[in-house]
Amino acid sequence: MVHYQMVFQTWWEAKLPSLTTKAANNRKSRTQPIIGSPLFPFPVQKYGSLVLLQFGAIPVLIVSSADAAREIMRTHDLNFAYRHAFRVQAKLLYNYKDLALSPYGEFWRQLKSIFVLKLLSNKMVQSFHSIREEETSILVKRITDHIPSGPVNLRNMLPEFTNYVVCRSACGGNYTQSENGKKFWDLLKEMSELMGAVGIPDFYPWLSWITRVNGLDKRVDSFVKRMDDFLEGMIGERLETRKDEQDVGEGNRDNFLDILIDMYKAGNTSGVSMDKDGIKAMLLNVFLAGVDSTATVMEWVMTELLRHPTVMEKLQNEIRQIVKDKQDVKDHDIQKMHYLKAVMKETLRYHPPIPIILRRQGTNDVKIKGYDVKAGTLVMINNWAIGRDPRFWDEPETFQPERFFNSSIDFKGLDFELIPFGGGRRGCPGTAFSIATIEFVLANLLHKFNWELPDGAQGRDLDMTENLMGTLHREIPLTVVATQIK
Ligand code: HEM
Repeated sequence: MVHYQMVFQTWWEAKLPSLTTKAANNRKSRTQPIIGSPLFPFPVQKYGSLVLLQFGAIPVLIVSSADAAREIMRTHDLNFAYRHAFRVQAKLLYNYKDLALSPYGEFWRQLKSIFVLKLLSNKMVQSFHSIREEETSILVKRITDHIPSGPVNLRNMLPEFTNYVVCRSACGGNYTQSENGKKFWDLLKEMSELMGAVGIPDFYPWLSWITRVNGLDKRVDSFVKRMDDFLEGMIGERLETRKDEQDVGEGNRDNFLDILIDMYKAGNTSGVSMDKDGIKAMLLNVFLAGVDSTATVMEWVMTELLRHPTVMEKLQNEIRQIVKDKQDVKDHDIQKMHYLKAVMKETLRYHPPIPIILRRQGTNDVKIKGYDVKAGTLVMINNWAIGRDPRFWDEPETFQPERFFNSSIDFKGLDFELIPFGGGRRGCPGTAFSIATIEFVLANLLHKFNWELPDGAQGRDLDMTENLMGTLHREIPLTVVATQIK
């Protein structure tokens, strides 16, 4: 029986958001797992899997069970296909010209089909294998060069790696290690911080003067101008130097920017109205959604492998048996690595980088699990709690990749017990891209190096505190000792 509690609280009365959770550390002492989430510490056992809060003017429904998520993302998917955008986010993303924030409708459908069919199609993801290979070699070299000077800080290296992979796929080769690349990276980091700015006017629109007085509006406006100047320069330069589509051949573009510029130049004849702001918003979507989330998963996988040496050994054995005496792991080797795939699923279950998925209900009132939910309700799907729900997962607090053997459960958005990439119409279009990147680099890192914690520390001593800053990552960066395999 699902309990449905009406908890009316004002925004500041709610215990929100305690951005850092020490819950993971306390877990050891618990006999009964308590499911809350880093953002919403409402144990399911106490409050039920549907909790309704009132944040100022906005009713907010927190959903913490696979059953209810299924009703939202499948049964009523059309009604919940709206994304809630906070004011700062909308400003930063060209007022809904991007895919992630654009309201559900014809324009969103066009953008989604560009993402799914053109930018991130399976063919495109495969075609990026040379980027994955080259950037992985650079990362391996950086780690190798670093070995004599001591432990490696993966928090520094992994996001830089994913940024380069995303950057080359999105913009072509010029924006990685160059001066412009560095400038873009700094701008993106600043933007990620600003994306988390949720102000009182988001919940109390009549208090919109507050962000004028406290300087937030000014900071955001100045940032928007700097980012826009940068992107304008990038597009202008590409327009001058690029070859026309007929010269490279239709379908032969190797990066998102050129594909988007082709659409912009084709005008409405391509069936999509893409203007320059649309190009910029789409590019920003790719960076904001793709870089940090992908690096966060890699850091969690390495953390869990260090905490579970037998899992690490089993995975390294699998990789080394498949690769044999070849120098490098290749894309086609990955398909044979079943244990690696189980480790990926288990990590995404236990550490979803986006622990809360934001949706907004459309114009109809609906019933979820028999309870009335009013039009316009902001829905937060508590993906983190769903992945640890003891009603579905045996020993949910144990990291156990073997649970996925002989199980058809996958993270592609059809099994609502495991939704790190969301599901339904608004599900993540970057799943294949990020999985291909993570599996490839991990297989190589585990093939080429052995890994330990510094100073003889044991995996069980690792501090597992989580911190939500854009994505849910380790509070303390993971520092490791790498030893190269001869
Ligand atoms: C491990 C990596 C990633 C994770 C965990 C992740 C997770 C998610 C989640 C949970 C959503 C919301 C889905 C929903 O509402 O049902 C989402 C949406 C989205 N993701 Fe990802 N993502 C990842 C990588 C990427 C990458 C690499 C890209 C692009 C290159 C990307 C682009 C997007 C976009 C554009 C949306 C909005 C889709 C829409 O509103 O229709 N993501 N992602």
